[in-house]
Amino acid sequence: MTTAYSQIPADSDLKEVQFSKKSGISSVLGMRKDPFGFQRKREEEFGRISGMSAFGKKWVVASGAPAAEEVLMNKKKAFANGPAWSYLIGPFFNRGVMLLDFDEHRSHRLILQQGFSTAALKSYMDLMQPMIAKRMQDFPTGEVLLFKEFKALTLDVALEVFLGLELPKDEADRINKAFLETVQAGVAVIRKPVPGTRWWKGIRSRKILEEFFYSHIPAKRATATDDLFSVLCRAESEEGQTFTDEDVVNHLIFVLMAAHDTSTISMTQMCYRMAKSPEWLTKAREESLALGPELSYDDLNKLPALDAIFKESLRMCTPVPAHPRMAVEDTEIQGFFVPKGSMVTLTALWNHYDESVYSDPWSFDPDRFSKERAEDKKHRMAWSPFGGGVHKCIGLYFGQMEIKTIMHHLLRNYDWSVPADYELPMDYSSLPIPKDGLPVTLRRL
Ligand code: HEM
Repeated sequence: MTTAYSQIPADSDLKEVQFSKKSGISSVLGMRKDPFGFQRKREEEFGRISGMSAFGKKWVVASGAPAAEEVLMNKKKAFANGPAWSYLIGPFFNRGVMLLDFDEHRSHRLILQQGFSTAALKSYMDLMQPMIAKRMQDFPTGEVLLFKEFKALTLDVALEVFLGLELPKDEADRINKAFLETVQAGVAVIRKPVPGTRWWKGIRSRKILEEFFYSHIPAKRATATDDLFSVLCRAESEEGQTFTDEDVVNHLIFVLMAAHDTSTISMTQMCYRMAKSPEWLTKAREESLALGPELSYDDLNKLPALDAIFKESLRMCTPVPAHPRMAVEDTEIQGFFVPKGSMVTLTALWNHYDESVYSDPWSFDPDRFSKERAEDKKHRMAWSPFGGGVHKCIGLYFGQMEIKTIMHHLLRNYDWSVPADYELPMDYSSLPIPKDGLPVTLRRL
C-alpha cells in the first residue's frame, strides 16, 4: 500500500516519491530482522527512491551508488548532517564533527585534520605497535569470543593513543564504563531519560566523560605529547584557527565513539570470513610472516591479501549501514522531489550487494578488488564503507592502521577456526554486530 510522500510543486517535472503505509514499528522490526530482504522487497515494490516511517519520522530511502553520490557529494548543499544525526545520537555526541554542517563543519574539520596528518599517524603507530604486540602475546586461547576480545583491545588502544593518559585501574574502569554507556545510549529503544534506562545512563555518562576530559585539559595544554588529546589542544588550521576547551572535549568524545565499534566490527568480520575461507587466512599469514614481527607505517601497504580481505569484509558487512541526512531546502534525488525538512537515508549496507556492480555479490571473493577486476571502481560510490564527500571518514587511515596491526600479530601467532556449518548470526539493530560474539577456537602457533 502506498501514498505520495509529499505534494510536488505545480511547476515541477520531478517524480513523486512513493511512501509505504506500513507502520514505523513494523518497518524497524523488518529491517532489524533481515535488512537485505527488507530492502529488496521495498525496491521491487516502490523502486530505488521511496518513503517509509521509522524511529518516529518519515524517511526518504535512497538506494544505489548514483543516489549515494548525489546526496554525499551534496553539490547543491541541500543536505545537512546535523539535524539528522542529532536526532539519532545528538545528546551523547553533541557537536562532534559529524554533527556539524557547511562552513562550521569545514573550519572544525580543518583543525581536526591536524590530528590525522601522516606525521600524526606515524607517531600513533609508534605508540600503538608495541602495545598491540604485547597485548597479542597475552591473547586468550581455546574457545574465545573474538568480538569481545577486540572490543577490549581497541578500547585500551584508544585510551593510550587518543588520550595518552596512564590511569589507575579504578579510574580506567570508570571511564571505560562511562564511554560504553554513552555509545550504547544511541540505540536505546526508550528515547527519554527514564531513570535506569540506556538513554538516562548515556546522559549521566556523557557528563562523567566531559568532567574527566575538562580536568585534564590544563595539563594537556601545558605539555605537548603525541596523543590525539594533546594534538587537538595545540592544533591550528592553516587559517590560524584553534579549538576551545569545549571543542576539544566534544571532538574527543565523538572520535572515541566513531573509532571504536567500527574497527571492532571490521576485525570481527575479517576473522569470520577468513575462518570460512582458510585459503585466504593462509595467504594473509604468509604475507605477515614474510614481514617480521614489528609492523612499521610503511609496511602497511605491503599486505595485499590482508588489504583485499579488509575491503571484501567491509563490502559484505559495512560497519556504518546507513547515512542519514536532512534536506534543508526543496531538492531532488535521482529525479524525485524531496521537500525541505525531509529525513533522508542512504542504504550503504545494501548498496554493496548491487548485482549491476558486483559479480556474485553474496560470495566472499577478495580478488574482485584486484587491479584486473576492480569491481569497486565501477562507480565512485560502489564501495563506500567510509562514506564520501566532506564528511568522509577522517579516521579511515587510522582505522586501517590499527586493524592491520592487530591482524598482523594475530596471523603471525595464532590460528582460528569455526565449525564448517557455522554462520555468523547478526544483530542489525544499530551498527551490525554478531549476536553471539563470534566464538572461535583459537590456538597458538
Ligand atoms: C573501519 C573503520 C571505520 C569505518 C567503516 C568508518 C565509517 C565512517 C563513515 C561511513 C563515516 C561518515 C558517516 C556519514 O557521512 O554520515 C565516518 C565519519 C567519521 N569517522 Fe569513521 N569509520 C571508521 C573508523 C574511524 C576511526 C578509527 C576514526 C577515528 C580515529 C573515525 C572517525 C570519524 C570521524 C571523526 C567522522 C566524521 C567526519 C566528518 O563528519 O567530517 N572513524 N566514518
